[in-house]
Amino acid sequence: MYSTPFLDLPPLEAASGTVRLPGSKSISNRVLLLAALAGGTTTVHDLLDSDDTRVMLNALSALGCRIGREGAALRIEGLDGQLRTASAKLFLGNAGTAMRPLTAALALLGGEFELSGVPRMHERPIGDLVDALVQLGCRIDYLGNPGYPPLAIHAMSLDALQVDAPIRVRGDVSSQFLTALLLALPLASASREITIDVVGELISKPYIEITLNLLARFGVVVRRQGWERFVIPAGSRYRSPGDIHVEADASSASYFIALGAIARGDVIRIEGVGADSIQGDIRFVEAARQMGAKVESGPNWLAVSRGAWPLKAIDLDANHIPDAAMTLAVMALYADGPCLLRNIASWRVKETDRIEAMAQELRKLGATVEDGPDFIRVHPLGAASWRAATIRTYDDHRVAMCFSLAAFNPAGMPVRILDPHCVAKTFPDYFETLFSVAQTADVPVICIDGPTASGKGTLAVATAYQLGYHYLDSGSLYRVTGLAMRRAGLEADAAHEAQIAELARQLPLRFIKGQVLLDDEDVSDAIRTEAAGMDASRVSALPAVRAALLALQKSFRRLPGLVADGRDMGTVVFPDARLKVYLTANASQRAERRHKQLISKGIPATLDSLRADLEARDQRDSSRSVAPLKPAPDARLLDNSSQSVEQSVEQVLAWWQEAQPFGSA
Ligand SMILES: O=C(O)C1=C[C@@H](OP(=O)(O)O)[C@@H](O)[C@H](O)C1
Ligand SMILES: C=C(OP(=O)(O)O)C(=O)O
Repeated sequence: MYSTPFLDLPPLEAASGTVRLPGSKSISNRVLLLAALAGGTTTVHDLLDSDDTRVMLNALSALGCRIGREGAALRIEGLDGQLRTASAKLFLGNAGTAMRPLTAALALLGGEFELSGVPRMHERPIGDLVDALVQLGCRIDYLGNPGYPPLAIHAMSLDALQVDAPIRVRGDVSSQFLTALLLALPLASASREITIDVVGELISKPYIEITLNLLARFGVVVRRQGWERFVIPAGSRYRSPGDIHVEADASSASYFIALGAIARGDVIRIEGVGADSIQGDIRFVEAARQMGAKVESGPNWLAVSRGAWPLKAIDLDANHIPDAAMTLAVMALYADGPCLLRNIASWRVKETDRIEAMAQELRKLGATVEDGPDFIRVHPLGAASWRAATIRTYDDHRVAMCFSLAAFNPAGMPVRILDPHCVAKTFPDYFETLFSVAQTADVPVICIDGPTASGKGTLAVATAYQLGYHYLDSGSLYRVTGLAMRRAGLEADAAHEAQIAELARQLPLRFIKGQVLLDDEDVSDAIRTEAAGMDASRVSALPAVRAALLALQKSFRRLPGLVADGRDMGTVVFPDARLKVYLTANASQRAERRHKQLISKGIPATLDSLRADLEARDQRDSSRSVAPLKPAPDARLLDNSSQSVEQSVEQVLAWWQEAQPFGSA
């Protein structure tokens, strides 16, 4: 997951490979609530692990529900309609699938509860659901603005519920109000049939099908008359199905279906969701096909590749796929004419006003966009019209995810996504998954070269962290090779050069969270001694070893980018890097830093000898015949003798910004 302030996507060219997607949010949160309400224990497999499911799980725990792990699965002991807690304050983030269903369930279960969320949740309507519950006799107060969370739910007895007449609920703002009643009312239907009538045209109908499907899995079969009337039979009672599997999220699949349709390359194979899905968003496949995508499917997989190009324009009533349709709005940029998405008024009351947000951000890319109360029309962009843009994401996971597709533009423009962390609502590893299948010839690299103890490592790690880039500590490659050499009983001389090179070629090396792992052993300290430094310097002078390590170093250049520190990153390993920094500090400063570092680790050292060693090493490094230590001709020189780490990082980031074409947010 990226928690950086922004994530820069370089221009992407092609995509191919297989992705396994996380579980469906809509199924996960319904299953969690149903398992908690039911009698018996439910083992949930492949549950989504994200912000939305976490708030639901926390709420259920706070209500006294016992939840535990069973391997990779989650075991939930159902409450069988009996709360173990009479009062609780529940924070539900921005999860509509937690806020709405829990409101209805808790209003019926009896107890004093406060339900709140993030500020945007307090702008998302819930009045139609509260009206329906109040009609039943439930007692609910608005703690902020009438019609919106936060809510106070008061205790009442199930026997006092007025369910003789049909319960009326509006269905034209959100289908989640009807879903909430359908999930809660079986708690009150042991001895009587309960009828729910929908007032107004029901939107997002396929989500009701998910609800009915899962109700049936938990033993409650609801009769549906059109989309206007739903009847919960008398004697209905939740029973755990035992084990239940959550299919992958069909809305999340939309980004990868679109990717297959847009990007050059082989097939994108999506695993975990397919033709047998119970999620309405699987019908995004129809829209993608209409636009020209080639899609094959099996029961739980999809395989997508580019068909018609440019994509074909569409005019679509997207009411049945409100979430996935946002992806179509970005695909429209690659179409052969304007695309119209109609009947999407609900976009305005979701994570943000999505019609407004999509229109604003698409315009930043250069597109002409028309929008109205319930539609958006997006005109395609010719190769010359694309602009590099900084995309605001409005704390809306779908804005972040669908705009990543703009990085495939034919103009080769990068795209900056602000607050990439917002994808955590439903797909925390979205960008990692995208990068696992996306390809580009030009992964950005920042090189930070310089003499020993100049602070390159600290600067490079901090820069990589700020940008969400990978990090290569090339100096440690030599140090690890030196260590491996010592452990193998070899000497750093010409006689052993071939053997050491062979060792280097096969180094089982990983950098994880500031640690250097050799074959899973943390060798971070072992390679930081002065002796190991000397060995590193010696092995790095052996040409065959340098050649062996070159390929290994290049392999660190992966999306979304790399910060590499060393001595020859800009001159030899990544000569095409867009930013090269040559970092120096005077020898006495460097000796002092190294002294502090060693003393803090309990390693004895004297300033004078350190300084003498540094000077000797500088001399050896800059006079060696292969890749001597010197700034690349196009490197920026940074002397950090009198700078704090923060100042150096700021300087490097400022240079990096200068190299980027993004406009302001
Ligand atoms: O019931 C559900 O799981 C959902 C219903 C839809 O909301 P609306 O019914 O408000 O359109 C959808 O947008 C949301 O992401 C999930
Ligand atoms: C509308 C969405 O979420 P919620 O479940 O909070 O309504 C969504 O995920 O696009």
